[in-house]
Amino acid sequence: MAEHTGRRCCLGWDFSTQQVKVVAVDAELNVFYEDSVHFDRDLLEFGTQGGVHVHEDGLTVTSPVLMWVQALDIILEKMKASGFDFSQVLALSGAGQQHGSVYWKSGASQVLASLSPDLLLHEQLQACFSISDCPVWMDSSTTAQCRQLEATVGGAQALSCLTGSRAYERFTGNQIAKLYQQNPEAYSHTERISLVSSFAASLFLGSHSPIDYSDGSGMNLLRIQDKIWSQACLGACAPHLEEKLGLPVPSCSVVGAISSYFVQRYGFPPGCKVVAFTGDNPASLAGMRLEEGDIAVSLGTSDTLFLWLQEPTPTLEGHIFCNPVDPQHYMALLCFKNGSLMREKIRDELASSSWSEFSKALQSTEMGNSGNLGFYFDVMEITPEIIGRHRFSAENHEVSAFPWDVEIRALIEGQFMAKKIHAEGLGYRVMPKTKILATGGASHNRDILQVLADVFGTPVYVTDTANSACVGSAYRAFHGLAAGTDVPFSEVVKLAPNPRLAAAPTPGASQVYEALLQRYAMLEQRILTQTRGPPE
Ligand SMILES: Nc1ncnc2c1ncn2[C@@H]1O[C@H](COP(=O)(O)OP(=O)(O)O)[C@@H](O)[C@H]1O
Ligand SMILES: O=C(CO)[C@@H](O)[C@H](O)COP(=O)(O)O
Repeated sequence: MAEHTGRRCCLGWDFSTQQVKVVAVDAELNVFYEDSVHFDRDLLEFGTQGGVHVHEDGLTVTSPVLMWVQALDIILEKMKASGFDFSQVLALSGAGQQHGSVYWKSGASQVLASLSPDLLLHEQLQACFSISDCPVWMDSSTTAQCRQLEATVGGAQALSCLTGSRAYERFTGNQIAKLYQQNPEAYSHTERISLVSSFAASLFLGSHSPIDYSDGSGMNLLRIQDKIWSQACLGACAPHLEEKLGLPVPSCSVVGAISSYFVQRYGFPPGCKVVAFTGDNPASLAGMRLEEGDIAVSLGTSDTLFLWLQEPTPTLEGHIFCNPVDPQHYMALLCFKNGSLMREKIRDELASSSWSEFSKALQSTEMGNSGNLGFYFDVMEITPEIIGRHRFSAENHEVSAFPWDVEIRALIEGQFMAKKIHAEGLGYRVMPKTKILATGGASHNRDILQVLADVFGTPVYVTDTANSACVGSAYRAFHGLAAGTDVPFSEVVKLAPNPRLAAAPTPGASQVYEALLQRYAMLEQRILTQTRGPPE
């Protein structure tokens, strides 16, 4: 018998850019089961790279919706084959890569409600989508729609005050506007638009799941203060949008019981609750049990940096989302598109495709890289909007190449200096008791975390699993079970294992990076001025 038989638990799912992952967490908050399906490796027939298709224009980026459905089938079948005891699952929740959208064709709700347990999900949902390739967060093809949306509500700052962000290309409202303008027929045949998170919840529910406030904040459509759709924004994007989105709900809502499909095919108990799914970054905030004053750095496909906020302070850079675990509060987030895939590219070019070779370069070079600085943005960056590779010598002269080990250190130092500078731009200051909580695939790399600790001058902690979005989803499922009794999230997760120290700042690091950070900020501004003219 498998070791995980008969343990009452909650499941946490993550539909992220490169894979679908799951964890099972027991009542003592121990993770006792983890699994994943990797799109590029395990679903070759979809031909994705890094989980996505980059189109010919270099701006449009999509993922096949049926790939996500099939990944869920595969992972559930793997769990069944391993003897996983689904009858003990009290509740489940999940996360999705943020901003991506799924378009359910008219009639899909009937199909969802009457699935046969004899067939896999992807066999039955083939005809349920009006768009087979979903726009995802890496898309940057909607600049025209962004400008139109900002103009409608009185400018970028006005939109930020309303929805928590100025218009961003990847934000769902702008993606919906583009779809409506370019393919009005598909739009009119769409009965429901989901985020990746609420789409995944819908599969478990057997009906359309509502969008939660926190992931809904990444659409440029939700009024983050009163938590209702902005009629002005909806109207600027597409007609009849409110009915296609449904009403948003608090992130800790129980959205229903699991559908009979899962009861009959896998043996889930009929009372198993589905707690609203949310964005992967909000779910990570829950998984890391982030506290006010801490900084979370997620090193997944994207790099993100996020903070807990009491009050929203929307600006022209970064995003404010509704907080996923406390409806009175908020979170601030910065997203960097050139994260793991950029690191992988440099690793493949210079370190024989090996993370241990990559680490050797970090170990053999000095903090501060003898003054050499680099910017590595093979795709148009979000924070800041720069493309290309730019290298500078200690004298601020642009140079065309660095030795391989200097290049690797310049990449990692540059990525973390950008995070510190832009976090400070949001008003964030490192305090004596500040700690960084790191998560995501690259947080397995101790040498990368050492650079993070040195650049920020702050200790870096990790949790036992780098899958904090999954773990956070399982914690949120427990919270959803208890929330009827108004228990705060912190109470529900108080037994969870504490994060452990992974890297402490090297003595002398602050002095080295103080001057370098100023140069990095100055050079970033120089590149921006060269590419788009002086600031207004
Ligand atoms: N030892 C390592 N050092 C650096 N990066 C790593 C290491 N192991 C995995 N990664 C990176 O982690 C990334 C995947 O992170 P993950 O958080 O699982 O992504 P996502 O949730 O977006 O699918 C990979 O693209 C890979 O580059
Ligand atoms: O666009 C954002 C956040 O605004 C990204 O962080 C996506 O949410 C993708 O997440 P990962 O798959 O990289 O975790």
